[in-house]
Amino acid sequence: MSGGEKQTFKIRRLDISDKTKGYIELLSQLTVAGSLTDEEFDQRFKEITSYGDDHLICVIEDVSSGKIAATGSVMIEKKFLRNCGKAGHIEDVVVDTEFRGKHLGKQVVEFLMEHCRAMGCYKVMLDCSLENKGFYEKCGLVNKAIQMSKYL
Ligand SMILES: CC(=O)SCCNC(=O)CCNC(=O)[C@H](O)C(C)(C)COP(=O)(O)OP(=O)(O)OC[C@H]1O[C@@H](n2cnc3c(N)ncnc32)[C@H](O)[C@@H]1OP(=O)(O)O
Repeated sequence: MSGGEKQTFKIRRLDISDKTKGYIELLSQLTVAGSLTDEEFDQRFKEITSYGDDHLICVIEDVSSGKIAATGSVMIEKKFLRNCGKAGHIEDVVVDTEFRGKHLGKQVVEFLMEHCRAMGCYKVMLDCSLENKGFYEKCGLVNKAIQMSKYL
């Protein structure tokens, strides 16, 4: 971007056309995304879309370049506990290295938490590395437990 040009960012839901805007390359900055074909992407997009508001993927687009600058997702878990309560699980938050430090990560997390609030969730949770603890604290979360996992 040339000097003086103002960056404008737009936050919205993932669109099927975002594969051509660097969405998969952005996910690769988080972990292995794999080399998805267009068919595989379209199929998974349709599957996720069929869950409606129970699975939301949000992106922030840099409007001037048309590049996806940040993303994150949330899944709504429906419980029997807490009088059939709901809980939100935030996953896959990543900001392109070019755009870090501009509060885009925080905007993504706030957007996802607002969705959880609107869906009637009583809590939002996520797993993260110790490195990112400070970031999520800035987003208003607090450390509650340890993560346990097993790769299958
Ligand atoms: C549930 C999950 O998905 S965990 C995976 C998290 N993602 C990754 O690790 C991928 C690689 N990292 C990234 O993509 C980014 O560095 C992110 C998402 C962690 C942060 O995104 P950014 O847009 O750079 O952060 P943002 O600018 O919104 O920071 C918000 C605040 O947190 C602070 N902050 C950002 N990162 C960190 C950190 N690692 N530790 C402590 N504070 C931090 C910022 O200084 C800022 O503070 P301020 O409000 O006082 O100015």
